Amino acid sequence: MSETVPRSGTAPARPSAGAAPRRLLDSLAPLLRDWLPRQRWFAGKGRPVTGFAPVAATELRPSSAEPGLLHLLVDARQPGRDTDCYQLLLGVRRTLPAPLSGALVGRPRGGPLAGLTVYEALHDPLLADVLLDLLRTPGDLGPLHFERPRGPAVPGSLAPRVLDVEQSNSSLVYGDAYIFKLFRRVAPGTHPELELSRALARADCPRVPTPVAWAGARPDGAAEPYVLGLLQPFVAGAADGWALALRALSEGAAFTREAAALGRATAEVHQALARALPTATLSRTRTEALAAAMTERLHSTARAVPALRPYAPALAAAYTALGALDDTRRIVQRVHGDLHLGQCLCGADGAWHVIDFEGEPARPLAERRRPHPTVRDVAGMLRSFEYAACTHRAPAWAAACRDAYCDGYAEAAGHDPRAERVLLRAYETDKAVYEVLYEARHRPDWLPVPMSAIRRLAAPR
Ligand SMILES: Nc1ncnc2c1ncn2[C@@H]1O[C@H](COP(=O)(O)OP(=O)(O)O)[C@@H](O)[C@H]1O
Ligand SMILES: O=P(O)(O)O[C@H]1O[C@H](CO)[C@@H](O[C@H]2O[C@H](CO)[C@@H](O)[C@H](O)[C@H]2O)[C@H](O)[C@H]1O
Repeated sequence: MSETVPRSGTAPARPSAGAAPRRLLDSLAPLLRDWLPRQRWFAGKGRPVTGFAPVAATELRPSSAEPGLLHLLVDARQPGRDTDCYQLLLGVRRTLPAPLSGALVGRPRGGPLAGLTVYEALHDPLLADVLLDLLRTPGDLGPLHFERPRGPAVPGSLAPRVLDVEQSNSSLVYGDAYIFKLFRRVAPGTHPELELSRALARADCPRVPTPVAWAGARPDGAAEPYVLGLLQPFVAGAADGWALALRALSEGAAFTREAAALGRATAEVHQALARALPTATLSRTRTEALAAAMTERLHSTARAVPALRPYAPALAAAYTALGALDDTRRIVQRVHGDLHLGQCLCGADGAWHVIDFEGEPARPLAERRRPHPTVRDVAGMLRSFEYAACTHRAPAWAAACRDAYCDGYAEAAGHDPRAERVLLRAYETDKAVYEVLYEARHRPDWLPVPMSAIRRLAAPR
């Protein structure tokens, strides 16, 4: 466990050594037990939190300041689940101003924070400003680390606002110029979002916003540093592909022009990733391992979601076919890993940008960093067109978008993903299975959406 030390550089707020982390967490635990599971980004929904352990605690502004700012990395224990480490940024005030009432975490009854009000710091413009200043100034702060690559300076005092969207993490927009993404469930190791967006910048890929600063931590005893968040340019005036697709559907309009452009953008990102990072061939061993991993995910999901069980044997056929592929000329490379319409932003100039390279958030970092055939991302997008169409019962709309997307991809990549029939079917099935679990955990009302794909994919052919 680390205490804070003075930060090198010109830190705006000089932190003091805080209360002992264990005592701090003990006083917060009764509040967190209730508050944490209610957060959209909480990964262990449906199971109680039975205990907390501090990983790191850093007082970025002392609790005696009005407001104080506390950074916590906390292990949350839940029965039947591996321990998850969450990142919390907590404000501390004597009284909470009315505009911040929705950010309340609670009022500790005892310990070092007794009598004070604890709340989500991201909602407090004063504390969001402190965070921006830390990101603008490279240096260490106790276990925390702030880094900025060479490049133009990031201006300070930009008006902050918390992004109010469904997301797996939390994001703060600064003056419509930058966006800071604070990862919520964190783990030691290279983070694919930082790794891939920096690699794409090196490969001169204009499709992906380049990180301008990031935060990390190396708690005592950690084998590797944790990546905690990254600041990148905000694509102002952009609409995401999901919103645009739903709008087209509600207006009875086609979306094939946009789908083809998205296909071209995906291919460009893949080409840049292949330039920037190592590629390999899809050996027989890899193919078999891939099929085995997909099969395992199918069975574990079927155990967790009973609605999937009747379809499991028919779905498994897609993985058997994958395991039997014996052409080893295929390439594997780093891919986006969780590509869907919501990850594609159409800027004011009409150009598509791709964001959120963190992969499927529920999977371990090492697994998310594995190379795959590019068809994996294509399958994700194909599923997304079907998702959108499902909300309007418009299967023909989905089919037209899926074809246009593959046409666009083929035009830019020089090879048609539809030619990889076995791979594409396996990845699409795997994605639909992932979505079944995702929806069962996060949005049970949406479960029928991936289930309709499950029925299609399991149908005899
Ligand atoms: N660079 C950006 N420019 C504009 N909006 C962005 C940018 N990055 C993210 N967003 C917005 O923030 C939302 C959440 O970002 P995302 O990276 O998908 O977070 P999460 O992984 O938590 O779901 C996106 O849906 C998009 O609306
Ligand atoms: O939070 P992330 O954007 O990283 O991704 C997770 O949440 C997504 C939903 O917000 C989820 O995507 C699924 O729903 C989308 C519509 O809301 C749809 O376009 C996608 O095709 C579908 O997979 C994603 O799977 C999950 O990882």
